[in-house]
Amino acid sequence: MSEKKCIISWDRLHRDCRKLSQRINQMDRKWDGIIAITRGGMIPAAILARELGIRVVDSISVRTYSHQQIEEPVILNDVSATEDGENFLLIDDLVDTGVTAKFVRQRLPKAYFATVYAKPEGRPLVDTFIAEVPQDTWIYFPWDLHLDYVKPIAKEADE
Ligand SMILES: O=P(O)(O)OC[C@H]1O[C@H](OP(=O)(O)OP(=O)(O)O)[C@H](O)[C@@H]1O
Ligand SMILES: Nc1nc2[nH]cnc2c(=O)[nH]1
Ligand SMILES: [Mg+2]
Repeated sequence: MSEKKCIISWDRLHRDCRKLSQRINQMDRKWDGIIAITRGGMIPAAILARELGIRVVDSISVRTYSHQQIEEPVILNDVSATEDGENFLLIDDLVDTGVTAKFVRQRLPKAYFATVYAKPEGRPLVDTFIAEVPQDTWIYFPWDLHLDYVKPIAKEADE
């Protein structure tokens, strides 16, 4: 389990997904649809679909982690909108070791693969991403979190 944390708020996630949309829009390509890698890719894919005006949204369900422990990736539900991913955007929230990315790329070799965040090990496996996060840091997404009380920094401060 990573010790360092990178906390992503809804606001930041939305901003970074818009940045990703902007970059993809500038490619001036015609996309036949978006494929989200569930579950993490679903919210980024929804934001990209809205920004880019893409209405065909499919998913591939892959599980690689269980309680922050990496396992052998398994397809739980396959994509149906495309055979090889040609002219499709493939979206995930992040790439870490690259195990999921490598596995999904074998299934959809022609897709354009974009993630919002990337750690150094997985970075070479994506076509584009928005922000790099250190390898020893665990990214917490807004759907993993809730607002809570924090103690004041100074011991004497009122609580
Ligand atoms: O580069 P890797 O080391 O393979 O890690 C990246 C993958 O891990 C997380 O998914 P996870 O398997 O936890 O499933 P989830 O999306 O359903 O949360 C994340 O959403 C990526 O898909
Ligand atoms: N939420 C989350 N899932 C992951 N799967 C692999 N690495 C990560 C990470 O840093 N955060
Ligand atoms: Mg995932």
